[in-house]
Amino acid sequence: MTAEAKQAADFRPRRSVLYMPGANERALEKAKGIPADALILDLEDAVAPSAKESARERVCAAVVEGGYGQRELIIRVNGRDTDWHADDLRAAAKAGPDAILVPKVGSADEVHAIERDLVAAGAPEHTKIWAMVETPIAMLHALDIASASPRLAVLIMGTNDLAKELRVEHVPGRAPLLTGLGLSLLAARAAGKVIIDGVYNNVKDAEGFAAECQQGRELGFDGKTLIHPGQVEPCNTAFSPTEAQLTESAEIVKAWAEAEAEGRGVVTVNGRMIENLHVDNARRLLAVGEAIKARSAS
Ligand SMILES: CC(C)(COP(=O)(O)OP(=O)(O)OC[C@H]1O[C@@H](n2cnc3c(N)ncnc32)[C@H](O)[C@@H]1OP(=O)(O)O)[C@@H](O)C(=O)NCCC(=O)NCCSC(=O)C[C@H](O)C(=O)O
Ligand SMILES: [Mg+2]
Repeated sequence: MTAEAKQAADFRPRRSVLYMPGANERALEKAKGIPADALILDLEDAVAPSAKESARERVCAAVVEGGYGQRELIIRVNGRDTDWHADDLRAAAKAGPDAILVPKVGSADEVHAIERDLVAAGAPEHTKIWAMVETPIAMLHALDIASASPRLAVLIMGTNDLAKELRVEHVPGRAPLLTGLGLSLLAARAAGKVIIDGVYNNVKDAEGFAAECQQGRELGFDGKTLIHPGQVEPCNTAFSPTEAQLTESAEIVKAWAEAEAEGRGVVTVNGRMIENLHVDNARRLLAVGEAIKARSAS
């Protein structure tokens, strides 16, 4: 992989990851014009049992046909404990999306089994595994799951299932879910993986949604999963570095280069102490900003 390709892969924007019901042909078409970074074409919760087979065909055909531009395409298959899973996985592997998302992954062994099944189904190498972490056992095995395979690229929080399993309520600030969110984040970062926050169910509550995006960003998530096109733009804004952050990051990198040239290991910018670690973070923010700019220009 060239240095440019590695940089593009490392900083690929995944701010907004929109679920779309796989049975909804109109939504699949509409998504070609929605500015989401990634689209999850869903065969699981958003599809009624009677529509599972037709949704599978429709989603796989949409992936093969393409037309989604830079948007990453992910197929969410039904869980491993369902009768649809094996057929979903085989069909999705053949369609070759950017990733296959598997619900309710609870152990490293499951990741290994998914990987074996993908290889057996002839999935192309570019098709990664994304895992939903949404059960108490997944929270407790999060590091094993995140580090099970280099093919596993992204963890997705399933906060509805997690809330159900924990028997907790959805409340502003998400206090009952913070332990699970934190464990999953720690695991993803320790394993060097991307992690995306769960969905906000009330599509009419813009204020509550904005607050939850801000919380997700502050906690360290790379982006948020979404259920409605109206959530995409505010989410992109929430998970993009601000102009002020980019300006300050550039100042930090410049001040650091000057300090290094003078043999100093510490410097201040806007009154704050800057050390090597702050410079690393400033460089990361600038790279994220560049990747977003490149995405907007394409
Ligand atoms: C939530 C919805 C059911 C709301 O639907 P509706 O009231 O019909 O929305 P609108 O009338 O405002 O829709 C306006 C237009 O936008 C299109 N649309 C709506 N949603 C999507 C979408 N997700 N992707 C693409 N396009 C979408 C409509 O078709 C309208 O188009 P037009 O007719 O041309 O005007 C609905 O938004 C919806 O179904 N959302 C997705 C639900 C879903 O995927 N759920 C499963 C994933 S969430 C999950 O599983 C969580 C996780 O596992 C966990 O445990 O937490
Ligand atoms: Mg779920």
